[in-house]
Amino acid sequence: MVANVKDLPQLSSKLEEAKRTAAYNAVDQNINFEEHRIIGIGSGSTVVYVAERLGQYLKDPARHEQVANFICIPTGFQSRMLIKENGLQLGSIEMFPDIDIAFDGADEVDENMQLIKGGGACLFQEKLVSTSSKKFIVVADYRKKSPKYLGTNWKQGVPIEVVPSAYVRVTKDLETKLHAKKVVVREGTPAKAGPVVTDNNNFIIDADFGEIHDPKLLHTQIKSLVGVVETGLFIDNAEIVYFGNDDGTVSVMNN
Ligand SMILES: O=C(CO)[C@H](O)[C@H](O)COP(=O)(O)O
Repeated sequence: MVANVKDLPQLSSKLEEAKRTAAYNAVDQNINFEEHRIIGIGSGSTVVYVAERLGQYLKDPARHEQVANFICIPTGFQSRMLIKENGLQLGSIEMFPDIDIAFDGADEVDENMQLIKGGGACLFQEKLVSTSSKKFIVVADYRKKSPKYLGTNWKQGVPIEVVPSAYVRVTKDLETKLHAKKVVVREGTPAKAGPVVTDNNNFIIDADFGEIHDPKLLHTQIKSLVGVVETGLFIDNAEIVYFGNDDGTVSVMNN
């Protein structure tokens, strides 16, 4: 039997416990062991607990056979490692383009469940997996819930994955055509001199637009710039969001 969420050992901080509570509840309440087989696993520090929970079910004799048959589709290098470390079966989106359910974190979630993602620079593969999934579940801690508009809590800007040779052109277009307040090519310092290179060998630009009142329109405008591979605005994609609160409770947002 896997441990009940209420009976878990303490972690190093309330924040870590909030992430774990969100993730464990999301898995427990949404995985259908009989029907689900292809599972998307996102990136970041909260989804770590999604993989951990699935790993616990794998060790549970009552669920072992079903979970051993799950094929987990990663959104990048980190999530590939998470899948392997928890003993789960790794698959690729090329082999399994139709995903039953996917779990991922978010950098900010607004009241309409529109998301900013890409703080960990995995946004293209995250969007590929989440939009290939019948059900996309977001797991996040309390800091990610926006009071109203995207861009309120997440001040770093909208992450945008761009083809490296186009970064100057895209930077100019974001400033002049879309009037971004601040545009920064994400650097890997101190671990790496120069731009962060994504798992797809692209660069990431963070473009600050302040409060985003129409994320759908902004996504379309950014996406139309030559050189943009994908934006970190995830529009009409999430079905349920689990927020772990700092008092140990979970808030659930859904359509
Ligand atoms: O979009 C992401 C990576 O590109 C992450 O899901 C997002 O940054 C949330 O991460 P965390 O769970 O560590 O807060």
